[in-house]
Amino acid sequence: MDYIYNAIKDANQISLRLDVYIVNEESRLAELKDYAERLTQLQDEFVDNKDGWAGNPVSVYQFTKAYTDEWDETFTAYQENNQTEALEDIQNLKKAYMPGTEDMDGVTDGFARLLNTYKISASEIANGTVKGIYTGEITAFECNNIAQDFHKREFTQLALDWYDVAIAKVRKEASGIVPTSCHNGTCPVWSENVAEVSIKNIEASRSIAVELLEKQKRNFTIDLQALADGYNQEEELQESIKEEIMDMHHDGQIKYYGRELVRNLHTKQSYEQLCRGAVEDKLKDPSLVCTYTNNDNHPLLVIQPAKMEILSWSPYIVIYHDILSDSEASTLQNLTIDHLERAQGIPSKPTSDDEGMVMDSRISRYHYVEDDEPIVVRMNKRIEAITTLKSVTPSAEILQVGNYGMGGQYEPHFDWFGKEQVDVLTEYKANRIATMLFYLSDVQAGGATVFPLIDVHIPVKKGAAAFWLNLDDELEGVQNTLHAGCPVLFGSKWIANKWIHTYNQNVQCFKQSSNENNNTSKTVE
Ligand SMILES: O=C(O)CCC(=O)C(=O)O
Ligand SMILES: [Fe+2]
Repeated sequence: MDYIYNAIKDANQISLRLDVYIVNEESRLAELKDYAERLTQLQDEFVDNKDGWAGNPVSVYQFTKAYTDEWDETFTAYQENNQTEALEDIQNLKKAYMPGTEDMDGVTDGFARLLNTYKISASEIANGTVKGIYTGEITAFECNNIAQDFHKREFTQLALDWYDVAIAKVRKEASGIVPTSCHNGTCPVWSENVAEVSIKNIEASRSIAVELLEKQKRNFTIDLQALADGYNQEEELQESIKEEIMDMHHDGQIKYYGRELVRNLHTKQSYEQLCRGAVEDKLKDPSLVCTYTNNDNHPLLVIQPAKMEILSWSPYIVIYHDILSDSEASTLQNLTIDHLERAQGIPSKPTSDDEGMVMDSRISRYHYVEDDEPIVVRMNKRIEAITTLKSVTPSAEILQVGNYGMGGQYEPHFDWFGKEQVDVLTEYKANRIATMLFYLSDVQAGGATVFPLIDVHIPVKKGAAAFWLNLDDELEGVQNTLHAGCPVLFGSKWIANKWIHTYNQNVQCFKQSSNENNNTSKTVE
């Protein structure tokens, strides 16, 4: 999905080359056509003037010439100009830069994720809007394609919804109501018969999907157990999620089974609810305020103190507003855009050669920027000024810049390492005491960072940074720091992560100074 921004440039190259290929191919064929016409003409002359023609030396010459030299010339030229290489080039370009089948699967999954998370109905999209943003009405044919793709990926309930919309659309289009997007384009004109045949075909696929859904329902307990086994959390949480879902199943409250069930369980309902921003603003703790901090007159903060919004005291979560300028955000994007790689997650029980693995739960691309890059030098100084924590290696990890495209997300996870991970993965056996998450872009919709266990919701705001403590006083990981990056509905989300470690840090000094800030900071009106 995020490949799309680069792919658009290459797509233009490919379509230009394809145009040239077609023009050449048409002229190659035109020459063959001229020759074929000449043969027909000779044949006609022969039929019209049978005996005279055969005795006419000029005709005999023409006939013989046409089937010998002219034949050879025409076919040699036709075969020589065959453009096999040009076609191969175009196909290689496509292979190198354009989406492949696995991307189509990824797009289908991302699309399903958006529809489920943001509760967007099939008919809403089919009629051309998503959350009030115009996306263009789509045809019955396209609705059926979407249904088929969801079906293939076993998003069965979604497939059913889309088959229904496709059938309704065929009826509409057959009665002469074509989508607005079709007025100038090429869209199907349905005769009643064609419409009936199409509806029958769609209904046939639909009934296969109905059977699949029944089968998925029967497999419910097995899916649930498999999910619980793979769940990367404390035993207690697994059990509670399982029980909650089991009750919902018995009460007939579950709409999605199979892959959709697994996803909905895994992300837990509160995550998605928070993503929708549907959680009522809880009665806020009156001590949670907006303040400025200059961190005890730190030289970098005297003239421009950091604008700080406290979201939670325990775990400690704050937002620093306007901590990066637009040009700094662009610099980080420009430094990484050509090097982004698909993000990897780290398994909960890693082995020493586990570098990480591509996971469905983390759909984004990322690249690291070294500590000696001037912009990072500035950022690290700023982080240290604000938090008192050292932000260069080996007290912290190097800056990770990440990008999420449509449907891109990072499902609930902890930034701190579990015991087994600390031992295997970190050089100094140090854990991530704090996270500073910079937002390098705005997004039109979606993409918020959420803490589902404590109902904290941080919208993506260019130039701001979220900062939180991952460990408690005993340097143990805090469960309530479970957090997620919601799926991006519209736009492209850019972030930068600075993970600060316990190694060579005066943690107590940090704690003290954040408490002093709390006492001395002034409230912003
Ligand atoms: O994208 C987000 O909002 C969260 C990212 C995150 O949690 C991470 O990269 O560890
Ligand atoms: Fe995270």
